[in-house]
Amino acid sequence: MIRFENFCFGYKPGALLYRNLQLSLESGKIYGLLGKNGAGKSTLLKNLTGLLYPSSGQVSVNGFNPSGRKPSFLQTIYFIPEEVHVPALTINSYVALWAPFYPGFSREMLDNYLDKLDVKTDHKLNKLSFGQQKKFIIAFALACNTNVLIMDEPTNGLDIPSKKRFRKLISSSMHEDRLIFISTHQTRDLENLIDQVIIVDNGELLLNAPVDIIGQKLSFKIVEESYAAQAVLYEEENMYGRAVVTANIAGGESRINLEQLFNAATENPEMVKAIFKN
Ligand SMILES: Nc1ncnc2c1ncn2[C@@H]1O[C@H](COP(=O)(O)OP(=O)(O)OP(=O)(O)O)[C@@H](O)[C@H]1O
Repeated sequence: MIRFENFCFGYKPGALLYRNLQLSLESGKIYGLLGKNGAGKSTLLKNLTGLLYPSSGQVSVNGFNPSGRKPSFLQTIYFIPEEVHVPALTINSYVALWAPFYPGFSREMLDNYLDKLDVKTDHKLNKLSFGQQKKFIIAFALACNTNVLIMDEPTNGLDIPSKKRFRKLISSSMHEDRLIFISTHQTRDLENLIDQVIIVDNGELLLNAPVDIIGQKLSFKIVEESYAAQAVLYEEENMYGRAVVTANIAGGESRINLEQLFNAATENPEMVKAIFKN
């Protein structure tokens, strides 16, 4: 449903951020996109929505070339940028203006999501707090029922109960024809939500793997101080002791820690790539 083929992109001629990226994302899955600041996450998402165009190569979403920005394409995709801007309109006026662009929009679903996310509905949108505005846009995006939903840092500005409700809403709104792509630094907000992890660094794909495969290939464990049995991809001292990430040679499925996975992939990219090569 989303394909990048030999995708190259640069903001300036001669300085490519992405070089020959190959990436395929399928419906029925929630993907988590991780990367350091400036790694190119937002750039990738904007290329999916036709807000930026590839320097060379192809991007295809739902069979469309996003750069055409055709209405028939735009009605199949919803993009929530990191910074949301809402007009001085009531919810009813906003719906009257924007919902007609999305044939699958459901007012009943919107009201249900607004209720679940605890968004005040009796104010003009620009009078809501930043977190409330963000929650309104999340509720609206879900109610549009597009089969591709792309979110850049959706949990920024959400309070702790809202983050939990956000996770619940996203998983309950998932179905086999929908693809959700979430970019974030808030790895805890993605835990138990995503099906597949994508890590980008220096315009390159470091990892693209389903969480169950990651748990089979890598081991996340607490070890003795003297542990030296295996090469360690990442380690940290935390409240439980010496936490390490290693190749999983014991078999079984390890419970993954996204933050430690990200650190392992960015600190030891070659070793992680070698483990996931096959
Ligand atoms: N409009 C622009 N013009 C020129 N360079 C840009 C532009 N937007 C982003 N960049 C550069 O492209 C690189 C990738 O930026 P991008 O915003 O995609 O990163 P990101 O991974 O989303 O970062 P963050 O986690 O900080 O949001 C950065 O080096 C950034 O400075």
